[in-house]
Amino acid sequence: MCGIVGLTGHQPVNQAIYDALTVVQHRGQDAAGIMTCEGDRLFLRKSNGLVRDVFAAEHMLRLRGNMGIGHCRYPTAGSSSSSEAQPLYTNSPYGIALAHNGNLTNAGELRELLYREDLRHLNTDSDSEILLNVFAHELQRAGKLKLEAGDIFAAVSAVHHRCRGGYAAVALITGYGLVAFRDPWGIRPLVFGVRETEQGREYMVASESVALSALGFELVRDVAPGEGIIIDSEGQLHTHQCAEGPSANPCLFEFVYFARPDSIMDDVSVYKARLRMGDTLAEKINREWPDNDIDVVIPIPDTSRTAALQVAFQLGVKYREGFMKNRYIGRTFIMPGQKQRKKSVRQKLNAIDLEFRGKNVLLVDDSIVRGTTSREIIQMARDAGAKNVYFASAAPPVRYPNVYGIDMPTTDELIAHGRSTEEVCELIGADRLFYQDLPDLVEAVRIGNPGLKTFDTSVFDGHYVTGDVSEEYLARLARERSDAAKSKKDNQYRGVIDLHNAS
Ligand SMILES: O=P(O)(O)OC[C@H]1O[C@H](OP(=O)(O)OP(=O)(O)O)[C@H](O)[C@@H]1O
Ligand SMILES: NC(=O)CC[C@H](N)C(=O)O
Ligand SMILES: [Mg+2]
Repeated sequence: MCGIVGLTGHQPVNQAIYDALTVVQHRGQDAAGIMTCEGDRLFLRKSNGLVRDVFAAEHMLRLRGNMGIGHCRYPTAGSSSSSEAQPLYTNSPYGIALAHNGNLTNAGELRELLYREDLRHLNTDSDSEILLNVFAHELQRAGKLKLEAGDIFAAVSAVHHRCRGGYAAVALITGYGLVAFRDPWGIRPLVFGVRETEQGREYMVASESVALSALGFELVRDVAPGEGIIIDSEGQLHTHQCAEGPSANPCLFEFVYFARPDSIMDDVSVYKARLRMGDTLAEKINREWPDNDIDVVIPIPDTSRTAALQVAFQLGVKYREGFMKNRYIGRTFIMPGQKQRKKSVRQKLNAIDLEFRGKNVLLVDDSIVRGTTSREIIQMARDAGAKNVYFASAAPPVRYPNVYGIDMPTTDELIAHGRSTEEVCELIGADRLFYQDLPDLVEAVRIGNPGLKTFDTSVFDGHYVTGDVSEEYLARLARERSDAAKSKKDNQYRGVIDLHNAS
């Protein structure tokens, strides 16, 4: 679930983009990159690692210009090679750089067409390189030396015609400006904001509003599903609906886990949505187990804290931070391999025994996906002396793969796939397990913006809003994205020819 940012200002943007990337770091920990533009030159630095590790002072100095884009990556396609870190670049036409959050579901077909009909070369297996080249090819059709906003919007419309899946993108076109667009289903989030300075107005586009507020930008609004926005080199904003029949289907998992609680997405406060998830989860526990013997509610840091607080409040029991989180370990779910994920849970969380000893504890997490965290944590609670360990998930059972930008490609790895709540409860070693009901989760988010009618609920109910996800596609995805296939690919691409990239 990568993080993307784009900025145009009246002074160098390198530091501001860096700062914004640190704010969306929770969306992707594998690689980071910044591309800036000064005149007709683009400057790039990207590599594997966290934002703080990728950019040294000498790299920052070379990232010149008042306009730029940035990306932090959590791979969902291709390999983890640094050559697939973003932004990606193509020289023709004009010189274009692009950063993408999401995943294309028709990447295979587009790859073939780009090669056979559009005569474009792809140097990686990244679907984002495909998106970039489709956009570039459609811009080329304008056949103009001097682009106008209408030409760019026409290219974005053509991207919508050709591409399927989830995509929120920011791009730079040398000599023209910054472009951003969002898929017509509105699956992936994208917002833009403005900051007034003495030299004039500055614009910023980002995956999450928290990046805007951290940099002193005021949130203007979400980029609408299917909409394109341009900030030209004169600093003028142009917006246009580029899709026919767009609809909003924001990814529910953003609200459950991915987004930071202090973000506003599609006009919904993620924080408030998580509080409401806690309310309905507590209602369910009270309904199913009115005479429960829960002594204490303990969250599994970090993400579940907001919902857990409300569960405790509604159940009328104590809320205690029984697990301490090592602040230097990132998110485990978005780590690339199961071995690393498993090891990191114990490195990341440690129990405070006195909160567990002799007690009936209710552990609350935002979700149970592979069951890596819950299994380890329940054992840790028992080791710390808990009498009974109950578990509650603020999300319903995750039973289906994600194809729109979350690396959950196979049903095999999902602990709840084909299993009842009782079976999952036994597998994770809990004494009792409660899952949020899907209608309650939808409502917890929707109350924030009643205008939202539908959501991407695919991981919970197997319904894919783009309507193109076949059994065959899912089988191929599972083969290509297994841990073994990924590590084979990573080795194969280690030495790939890359753009000149300051090291
Ligand atoms: O069932 P699993 O496959 O373990 O996945 C679910 C867990 O992973 C996430 O935590 P993560 O450590 O990524 O991040 P957090 O610190 O934001 O909670 C999520 O919050 C759950 O705790
Ligand atoms: N999580 C994402 O948004 C991934 C973007 C893109 N599909 C990649 O793998 O780089
Ligand atoms: Mg967690």
